[in-house]
Amino acid sequence: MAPTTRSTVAGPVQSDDVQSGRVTRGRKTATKKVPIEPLAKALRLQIKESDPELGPVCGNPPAWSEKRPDLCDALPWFRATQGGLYHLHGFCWGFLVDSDSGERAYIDDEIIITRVGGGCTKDKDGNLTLIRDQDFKNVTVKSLLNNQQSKLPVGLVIGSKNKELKRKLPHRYNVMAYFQVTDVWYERVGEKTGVKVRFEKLELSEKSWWAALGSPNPPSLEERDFDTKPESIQCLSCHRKSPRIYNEGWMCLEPTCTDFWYINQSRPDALTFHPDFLNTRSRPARTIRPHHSLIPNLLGTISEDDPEVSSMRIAWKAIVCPLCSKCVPRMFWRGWKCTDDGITGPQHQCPFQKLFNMPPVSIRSVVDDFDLGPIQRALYFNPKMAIPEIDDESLFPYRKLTYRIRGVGSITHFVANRAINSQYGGPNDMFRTLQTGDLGLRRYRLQQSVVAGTLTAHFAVNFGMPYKYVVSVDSKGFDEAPDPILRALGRLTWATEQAVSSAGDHFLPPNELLMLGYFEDMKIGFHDDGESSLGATIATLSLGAPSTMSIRMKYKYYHGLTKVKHLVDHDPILEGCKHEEERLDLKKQLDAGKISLSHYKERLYSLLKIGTTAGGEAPPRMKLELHHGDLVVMHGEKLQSYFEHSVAPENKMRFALTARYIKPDHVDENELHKGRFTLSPDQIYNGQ
Ligand SMILES: O=C(O)CCC(=O)C(=O)O
Ligand SMILES: [Fe+2]
Repeated sequence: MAPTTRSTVAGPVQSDDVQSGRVTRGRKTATKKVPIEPLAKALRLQIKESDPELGPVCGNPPAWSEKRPDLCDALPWFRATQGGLYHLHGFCWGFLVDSDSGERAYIDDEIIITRVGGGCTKDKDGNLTLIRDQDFKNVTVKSLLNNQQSKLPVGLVIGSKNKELKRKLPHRYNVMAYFQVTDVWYERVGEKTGVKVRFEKLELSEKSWWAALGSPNPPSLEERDFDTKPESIQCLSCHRKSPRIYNEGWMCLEPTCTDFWYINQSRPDALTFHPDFLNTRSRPARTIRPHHSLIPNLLGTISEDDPEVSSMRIAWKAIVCPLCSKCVPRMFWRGWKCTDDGITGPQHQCPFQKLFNMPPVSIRSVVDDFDLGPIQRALYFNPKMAIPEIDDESLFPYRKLTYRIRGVGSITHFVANRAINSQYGGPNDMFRTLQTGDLGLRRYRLQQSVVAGTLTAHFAVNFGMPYKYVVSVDSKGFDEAPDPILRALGRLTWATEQAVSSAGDHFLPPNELLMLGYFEDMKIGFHDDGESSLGATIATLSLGAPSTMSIRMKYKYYHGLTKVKHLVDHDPILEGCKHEEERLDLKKQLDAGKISLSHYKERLYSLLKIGTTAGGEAPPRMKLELHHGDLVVMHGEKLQSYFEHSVAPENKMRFALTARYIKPDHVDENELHKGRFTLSPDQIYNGQ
């Protein structure tokens, strides 16, 4: 027999069957009944305010993490890096029980009762307060109702900020088990209507790891009472049935009913859960099964010798360590290492690692052209974007395209071709040899990100002078750099010189090289390379899969306002910015002394504020198609101050080698030697 499911939330996903709340006081069997959670204990848990001595749990979670992004990367059923509930395609797949479980939240070894997110805001003390009524139209509520109706279990995770369990949790995030949704109902919360959910552990024959250390084992399935159910009573006003959930009395739980949330015509004060409601257990049914494994066995599906799989999207997901159950992200080019994640610290000494052999991916497998590249690339320019000056003569066999942004800087694209790429030691050779050695490529955690601990979606390694880009990367001296890195440096030095001298500026040879590596679906998001320690010129060599580089104006220069709606100091009023003409006109009036500074600011503010009501990011000004062997030079400090760029490869396996000049006075004296190098004659490049 399938367990009885109950729901008192009205809505389209509710059929009469599931909302009936039948009291199935069926035939009593002769087996001994063991109370699952004695009432006294249940009540004690509800009333105890704070317990300084948190007791230990009896076991270990089957997966855990100190960082949310690692957890979500490892579990297909909990991919939401924010919020408590992960839903997709109308179902809830994973649920986090952490600090904000709401009033009357309840946890024991098998039952969890918690509020459902949404419609809340944080008050001045950081507590969540409901500001909107919740109903079945809320996607999170709807998804839980769908789970209940479809009998789809939900994976639960408990966070160490949870206050109800009152046990010391081993990690920040701890996977609990699969649970079924048995009840979803409405409560009155202040002046609003909120939604509560009751989860019941699916596998009742196993002791929960979060049970108290030394606590008795749960009763066996044969000994259990599957007959206790809360009483179900029909409302005299709305004729709907609601279960008796609370000790203090029965209430109609239909929020549209005039009797909703009244016990004998009065609003209840303090409420506690009725033991029948807490002690109800669903009879196990073999048809109630989760979609995913609670702990995926990704490693079991991957061979370290498979040349195809090592750089596929699935192979840069996090794994669950088979030794210690930690969620381990793919931090390293060659694979996973359980220690050295930049978080767990020296006390975490798990020796587990899984490294791919990584035979090199051929250029054939990442480039779609019949010929592995054209004789001379034909170029089409989208008229909506900036159109470059084309120079096919001066740097033949390259085509040199220059995009100039007046008063800002220039971007020079050196377009390679088949002949350039197949030269000895050229891009084809570099692409292969860069894959064979372990250059120390790894992913780093972003220093600033919406979700703490987020990793870059690309691998990085730095050679030469130390340089901080979106993250801080250790630098290896050029004396440790392998031949293809120095060859790349030779090409980048040449390209930098060409671009800088045609702009009529002083050339400074690069002394630092950042190499990025991209697997399938990796990218670098919008950023600038405009640190004070950097010179004004940045050159990049692309190898492997083609990619698109997008360049756009930064938000604040495009809108003239920051995201928190402050006027930009010294607005450069760039070509193509929003309200360009009006902004220029106001500036002209200010410069001519026709309006005062405060009047200027006032008028500017009202102009821009209206304009930014739907203020998204600036559209891309340029899109450059970067192919294997191409070089790009960005020149001009203001280009980095006012614009930002992103690069998205189209296929697996791409490298970007970016060389810059780091001002030596910004580098620690002990590290200056790292930037010194001498190229051998065949590492020096002259464009031929
Ligand atoms: O992948 C690329 O081509 C760009 C790399 C980049 O923007 C950087 O290293 O700062
Ligand atoms: Fe960059």
